[in-house]
Amino acid sequence: MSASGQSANPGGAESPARPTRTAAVIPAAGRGVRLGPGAPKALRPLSGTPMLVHAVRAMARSRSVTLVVVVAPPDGADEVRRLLDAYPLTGNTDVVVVPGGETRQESVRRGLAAVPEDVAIVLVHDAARPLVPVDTVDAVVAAVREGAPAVVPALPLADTVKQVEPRTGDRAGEPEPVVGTPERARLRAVQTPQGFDRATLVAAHEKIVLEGDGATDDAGMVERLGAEVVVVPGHEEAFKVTRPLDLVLAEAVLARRRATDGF
Ligand SMILES: Nc1ccn([C@@H]2O[C@H](COP(=O)(O)OP(=O)(O)OP(=O)(O)O)[C@@H](O)[C@H]2O)c(=O)n1
Ligand SMILES: C[C@](O)(CO)[C@H](O)COP(=O)(O)O
Repeated sequence: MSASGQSANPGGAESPARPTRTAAVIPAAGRGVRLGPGAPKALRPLSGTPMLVHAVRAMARSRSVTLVVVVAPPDGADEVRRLLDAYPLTGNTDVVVVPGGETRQESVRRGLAAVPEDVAIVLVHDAARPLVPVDTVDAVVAAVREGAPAVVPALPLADTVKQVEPRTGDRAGEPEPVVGTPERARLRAVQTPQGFDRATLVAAHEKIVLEGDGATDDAGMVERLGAEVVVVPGHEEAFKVTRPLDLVLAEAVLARRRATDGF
């Protein structure tokens, strides 16, 4: 992997009139508290290979993506650089590493600042979603290329969702009153990579920082900008490794891929 951030293929796989150089920002600076004690989540092995390496490969597998910006833990950029150097990519995708921040939002903002000006399309992809199939990545990129300023892959929900009034303070731990049941058919569980027209994503992050606000996903910031966000079909294998059981599922998916696809 080159540390230059410059690509031999600046236009990506195709050369349409509209500029489409595409980069992926991978926030990987989280601690993984919900996964339990151990190394930072992105560095934990899945089938012997760090989760982050799976995520970088998932982005590089898309022919559109010519640059990956990995956002490392704040004090861990050198270690992450060395780790990635030990797993060179086979194609022409460059990988740069920058230090992250205290929140996912801040980490993405720092990664975005490292994306060169000539990049027109930016994907933001959690290191914690290492198994996203390339077809999902390509579908997101295609929708941005076709003109959508913000695109999210998402799936319908399997569970009914209740809105509750959370208990806090002295009442924490008591049963929570239900205040509503949103119509499930209109809900979607949102995944990554989320894809953006670069200028829209930059403006969304600037606005949210100025307003001192926060959001749990990047498309949510674009919504607050008033720009259109659209959904394309997500994939079950793009699930987020969050809790210990997710590691079991990830290992099972990889074992099945090895048996059926040979990788
Ligand atoms: N300060 C942070 C926090 C999160 N992330 C990244 O954002 C993605 C999604 O976050 P999540 O799954 O919630 O990861 P963690 O914050 O590590 O998990 P937890 O909340 O359990 O600690 C992950 O790839 C994570 O590394 C990041 O780059 N910088
Ligand atoms: C971006 C995200 O993965 C979309 O589902 C999600 O919002 C990240 O949330 P987390 O609480 O940081 O895991």
